[in-house]
Amino acid sequence: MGEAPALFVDDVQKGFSNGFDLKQDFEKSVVVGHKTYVIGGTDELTSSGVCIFDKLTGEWVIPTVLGTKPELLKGHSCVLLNKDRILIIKENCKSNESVWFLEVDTQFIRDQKKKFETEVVAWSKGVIGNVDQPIVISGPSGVGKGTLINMLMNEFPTMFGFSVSHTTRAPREKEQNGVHYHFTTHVVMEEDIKSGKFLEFAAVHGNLYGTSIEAVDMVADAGKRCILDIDVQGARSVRASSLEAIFIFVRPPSFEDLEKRLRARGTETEGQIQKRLRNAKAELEEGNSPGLFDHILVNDDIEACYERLKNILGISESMNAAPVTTSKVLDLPVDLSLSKINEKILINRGDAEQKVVLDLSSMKGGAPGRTRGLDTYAFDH
Ligand SMILES: Nc1nc2c(ncn2[C@@H]2O[C@H](COP(=O)(O)OP(=O)(O)O)[C@@H](O)[C@H]2O)c(=O)[nH]1
Ligand SMILES: Nc1ncnc2c1ncn2[C@@H]1O[C@H](COP(=O)(O)OP(=O)(O)O)[C@@H](O)[C@H]1O
Repeated sequence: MGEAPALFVDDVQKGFSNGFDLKQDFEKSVVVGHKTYVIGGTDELTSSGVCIFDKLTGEWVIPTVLGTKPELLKGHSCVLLNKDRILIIKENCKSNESVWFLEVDTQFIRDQKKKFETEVVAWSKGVIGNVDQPIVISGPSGVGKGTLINMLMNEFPTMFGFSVSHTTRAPREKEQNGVHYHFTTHVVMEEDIKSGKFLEFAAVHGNLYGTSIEAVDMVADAGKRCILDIDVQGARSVRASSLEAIFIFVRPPSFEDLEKRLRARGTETEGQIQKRLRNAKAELEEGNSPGLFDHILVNDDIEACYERLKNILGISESMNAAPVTTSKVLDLPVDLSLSKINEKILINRGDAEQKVVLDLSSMKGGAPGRTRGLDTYAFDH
C-alpha cells in the first residue's frame, strides 16, 4: 500500500467525482467496486502497467503483477467482465496480440493475494480458437511413459508437442537441455517457483521437477496438443488448476516387470533404482485414487499399449497431416469502442458498417496461462 504516485497527484487533488485525468491513449480506467484500476502507462511509475486507487483508503496501490503482460498499451479499450476480470482490446493490432484479460478477483487472484499479502492482478492473453485438451501422463519410473510419448510424437509430429519440464536432477547421457528437460539448480528453481512461473511442481526421487506455464503455452501457441509427463503429485496439482486436461496413469503388468525395465534401461545407479522402486509402490497406490485419473493403461506389450493409448485419444493414422488448432488472427482497426451484450462483446470499428463480435461464451482457462476458446465473427447491421 503506498502513497499516490506523483503522476496522479493532480488527479487526486482534482477529486474523483469527475473521473481521472488520464493520459489520452495510454491510460484507461475501470471501476471494480471501490477500486479503480488504471491500465496502461509508459511512465516509470506505472511501468508495471497497472495502478489501483482504493476509494476506501484514499490511497494508490501498485499491485504485484503476474503473468506475461502485453507490450506497450496504447489506444486500448477496456470493459469489466463478471466483476472478476477486465477485457482489454488493443486497437490497430495486426497480430494475435489484440485480446488480453487482466484478472482482478478470480480464484487464482484470491489465492495469490494470500500468498503475496499485497494487491495482485494477473495478465492472461486471449487466444481466438481452441486446441485440444492437454494430456497428462503419469506412472512409476520405468513403466514406459517416455517410450509411449516418443511413439506418439514420432507418428504425429504436427499434432503433439511435449511440455519440457524443469528439473534439478542431473542430465542422463543422451538427454539434451531444453529438449528433454530444462536442467536447472535448486536455488534458481526455488526463485522461479516463488515468482509464480510454475503451473505445478513437486519433489520426486529427491529432486525438484516442475511444469512452467511457458512450457505448456509454447506448445499450445504452436497449435499442438500438449503432453505432460509428470508424477502423481503434479497430476493432482494440474487437476486443481485451470488447465482442463485428460489424465492417464500407466501401470506395469507386474512389479517384477517394472524392476526389470528400470534395470534394463541402465540409466540409474543401484541406489537410484532402489529409491525409484520404493517410490513406485506408493505411486501405484496413488494411481488408484478415485477421480484423479480418467484412464488406466497397463503397459504389457508396448505395441498393444500404444494402440490403446491412441484409442483413448481418439486418433487414427489418417489424422497426422493437420495440426489441431483453429487459432485465428483478429485484425482490428484504429478507433474501436466496445459494447458488452451478455457474453458477447461488440467491437465497433469507427464509422465502418461492419462490426466484429468477440464471443466469450466458450471461454476457458485464464491466468496463469492463456484464456482460450474465444470466437470472433463479423456482424453486419
Ligand atoms: N510433478 C512433476 N513431475 C515431473 C515433471 N517432469 C517429470 N516428472 C516426473 O518425475 C519423475 C522422474 O522423472 P525422470 O527423472 O525423468 O525419470 P523416469 O520417469 O524414470 O524417466 C517421473 O515420474 C516424471 O513423470 C514435472 O514437471 N512435474
Ligand atoms: N511394454 C514394454 N515392454 C518391455 N519394455 C518396455 C516396455 N515399455 C517400455 N519398455 C522399456 O522400459 C524402459 C523404461 O521405459 P521408459 O519409457 O524410459 O519409462 P519411463 O519414462 O516411464 O520412466 C525402457 O528401456 C523402455 O525401452
